[in-house]
Amino acid sequence: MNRGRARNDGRDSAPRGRGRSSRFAGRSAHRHSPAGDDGFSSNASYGNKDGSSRPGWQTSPQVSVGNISKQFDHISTSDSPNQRDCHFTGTKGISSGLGKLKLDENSLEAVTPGSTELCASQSAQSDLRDKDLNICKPKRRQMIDTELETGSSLSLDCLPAIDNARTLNEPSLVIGSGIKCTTSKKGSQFEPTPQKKNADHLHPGISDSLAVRVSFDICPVKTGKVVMLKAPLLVQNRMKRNEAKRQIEGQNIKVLRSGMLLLKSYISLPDQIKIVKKCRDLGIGFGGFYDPSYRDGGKLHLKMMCLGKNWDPETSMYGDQRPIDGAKPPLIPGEFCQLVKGAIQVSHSFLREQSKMPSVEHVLPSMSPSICIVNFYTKTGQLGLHQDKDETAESLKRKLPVVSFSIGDSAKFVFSDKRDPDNADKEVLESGDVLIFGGESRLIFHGVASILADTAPKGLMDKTNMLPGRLNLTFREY
Ligand SMILES: O=C(O)CCC(=O)C(=O)O
Ligand SMILES: [Fe+2]
Repeated sequence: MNRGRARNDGRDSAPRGRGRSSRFAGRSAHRHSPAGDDGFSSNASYGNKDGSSRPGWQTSPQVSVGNISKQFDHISTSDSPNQRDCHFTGTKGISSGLGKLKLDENSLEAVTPGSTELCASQSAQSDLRDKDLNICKPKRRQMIDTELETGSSLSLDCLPAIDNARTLNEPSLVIGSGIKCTTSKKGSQFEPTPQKKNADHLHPGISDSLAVRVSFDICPVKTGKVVMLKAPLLVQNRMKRNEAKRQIEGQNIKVLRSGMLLLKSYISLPDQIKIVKKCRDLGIGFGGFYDPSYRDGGKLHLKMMCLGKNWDPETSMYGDQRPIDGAKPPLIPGEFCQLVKGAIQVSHSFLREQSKMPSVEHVLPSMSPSICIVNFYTKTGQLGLHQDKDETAESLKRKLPVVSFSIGDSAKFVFSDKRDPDNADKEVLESGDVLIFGGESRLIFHGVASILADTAPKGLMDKTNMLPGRLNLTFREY
């Protein structure tokens, strides 16, 4: 996707020092995702002329087969029941050589994509999640017999992994076998990550040392006694103003260019909360958030995780595994895909209404997401001007849109027909906004110039405990 970063050929520019690689790599197979066939869609009343309030993603303008919030409640509130955090009570130290701990528990496989299905179906995901298990509740202590590759048998005294990882608010190492290891004063802790515990999902060529990565929790649990510091009055007032503005603006579609639409406040607050929680759960697992870098070692100024397919900033290519650690990208949650489809349908209705033409597919083609790139920007995060053009030639030829969700702090988004930051147009993307660029705007240069600190809805931050910053999800069809 040529996600803009300073290039030697000078074709990239501001914001400087970050962004995505511009190396283009051609690819062949087109994967079709059955995303959304589970009947979710969104926003029956979004953009209604009567101004009636938008019910979130529960309903669909045309299709209304299920209640996405209900489904989401079922699957998204907690970590996998199989997640554990294990105190390593043996005498061995932690090393990458421990990469093949064998744990014979139920399979943790289901979040890895199948060969054709890149969006999760509700039933597949429901199996993974236990709504009665709450991330914040301590789980029963359990013992798992663990055998090292060397043959020595060790006992792992397992504690709730998420609690510890979140409480410590420390980065934790993910060992290639799918065991997450955190270090603390208590000693080393191992946790089978939600995806899988055996090492067979690792690329055979990936060494254990490469497979050790830092995972990142976007919603860490606050430690110790919670002291609620009141935000300064100025910040409080700004938050109130922003919330009021959002409510007034409500359902509002802006056409920024042909094929480029901004759906203001499209995602309801409850749905934003669910998205954050879901991304947080996926983000701490194997294949979750990491610090991406370019081939030359330069870092992107954001945390990233890929769903459905992996996009590699080192090669600008998509693949089924993440080269740095062999992780298979988790499936895109079905609810996300439904929201995307709903946003496109709402845009179509809007365009039809505007143009009085029965078909608007040529202006904004429909798409079925098979890739989702999730970025988390802290308040210093940025992304340079770039084009998203690493999808298949077929997808690009059909000008299938990129659909982008913004959640948390607002971003100063820049876009331009050329790689020219000084003359780029600007638009503030706020929490709940959905930006779509397809058709004639499919290859528009775009980037994030800055994050506007302390602009996230207070309700979102209170309910999710998300770190200050911005979550962005971009969906594409491969
Ligand atoms: O964060 C954004 O709004 C843009 C992200 C983006 O362009 C990308 O991930 O390719
Ligand atoms: Fe992009």
